[in-house]
Amino acid sequence: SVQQFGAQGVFNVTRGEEQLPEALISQLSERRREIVPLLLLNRDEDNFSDEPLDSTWDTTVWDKIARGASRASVDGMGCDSLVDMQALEVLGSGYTKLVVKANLVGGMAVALKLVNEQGIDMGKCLEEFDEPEACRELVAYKLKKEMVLLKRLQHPNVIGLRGHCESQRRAAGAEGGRLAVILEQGTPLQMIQLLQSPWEDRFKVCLDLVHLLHFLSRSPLGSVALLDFQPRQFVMVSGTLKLTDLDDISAELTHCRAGTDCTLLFPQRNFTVPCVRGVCEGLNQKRNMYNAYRYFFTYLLPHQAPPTLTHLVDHIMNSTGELKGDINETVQAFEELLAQYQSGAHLHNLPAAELTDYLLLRRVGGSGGEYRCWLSYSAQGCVLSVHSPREAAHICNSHSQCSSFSLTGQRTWSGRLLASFRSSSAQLGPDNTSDMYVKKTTVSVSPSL
Ligand SMILES: Nc1ncnc2c1ncn2[C@@H]1O[C@H](COP(=O)(O)OP(=O)(O)OP(=O)(O)O)[C@@H](O)[C@H]1O
Repeated sequence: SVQQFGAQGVFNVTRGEEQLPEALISQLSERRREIVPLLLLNRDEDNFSDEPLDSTWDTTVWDKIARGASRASVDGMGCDSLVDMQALEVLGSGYTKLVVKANLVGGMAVALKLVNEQGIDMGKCLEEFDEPEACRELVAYKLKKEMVLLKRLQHPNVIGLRGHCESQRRAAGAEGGRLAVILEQGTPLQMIQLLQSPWEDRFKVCLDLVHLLHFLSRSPLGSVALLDFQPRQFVMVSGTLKLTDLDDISAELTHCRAGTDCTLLFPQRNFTVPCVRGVCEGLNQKRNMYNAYRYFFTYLLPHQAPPTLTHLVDHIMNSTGELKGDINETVQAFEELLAQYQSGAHLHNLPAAELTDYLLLRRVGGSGGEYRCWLSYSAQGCVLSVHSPREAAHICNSHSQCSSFSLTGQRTWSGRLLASFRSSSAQLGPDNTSDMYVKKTTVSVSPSL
């Protein structure tokens, strides 16, 4: 761009697109072209591909997107929503994008996705062309593609699109083409933290992932593969796993002449899927499933699974790790595991007599006497999820420090009860929200009760 000196100091005046290096023009055009098929799903967009893909193209695209928005009744927020927003803080960044946290006027918390000026994508383009504005525009196409995909692939396990704000392209004296995509806010997935979470929460992440893969296997775009499948492409929103990085996905079919053309290559394993009527059958779906196995299930599922459910967990590990079943069978296996876990049927073998070792004190709570236990829901004390008082009694009996436990009616996502376990130094007192079970051998009920 040409540097000019004016009353407001130095600013950039953008050159017309035709003056940019040819290689950069062709990359811009290629990025625009990538978005076209994603927009061509509605009948009213039949003739869209005939339009020239020059710099006026954006207006047409955003028109289409805005019209899509009114139909889908999402993406309602625009630049106005970002006026006077507060408390920007970086949530994450990658090769292409920077994600910041913003509190909008009215208190709504959102995530803004922007071009990462310090990212690898931007760096490469600048190194090659030294055209900051055009490079930003080139990188912003990945954000635009992601926006279109977020609209096409709406699902509870895909991050919600709230809107977008784009500064006027190439306005005189201003840097144009700055784009902020407004998303629901999540927290980046922390694998280390997840590994230290209760099995139930780790199972939920895997269950959410399976539901997402099921949707992607038959999405409005066809069967979609996540090409860059890593935990960092996901965030958690109120305990639900959501996919947030969609710029690197493919809905393409792989054509073949024989099964040998349909090989999935992974670092440790290769798989071949059948070639059916010239197309590799289920290739995208299987690629996603094996990635789910190697990045998620192996770490999250077997460790500390309820002993009586390990046969179901083993079955899932085996069928996904060997790609034996399809995604429908995998969803079924997960649902079966969930149903068993929720029903408590797996606990029938627990000794029935254990609960009789405890005295039930209704509307009594405890304070003090906290001790820490592995995979607790609370960092201070021992809080675990249980199916019933009977299971809690079994757990209490297995902890040497435990002499009582209380149930407050608080439940986990799957409906199990949260139980707080305490040692004999706990003080008991009236509490309308809690029932206390005290080991009869240690009972010393205070006179106030
Ligand atoms: N809605 C969100 N809420 C909170 N954090 C988010 C959100 N979306 C993304 N992030 C965080 O920002 C990071 C970067 O986002 P994203 O993955 O879209 O960028 P990218 O440049 O495509 O990354 P990569 O180099 O991994 O492909 C993510 O890894 C995630 O931790």
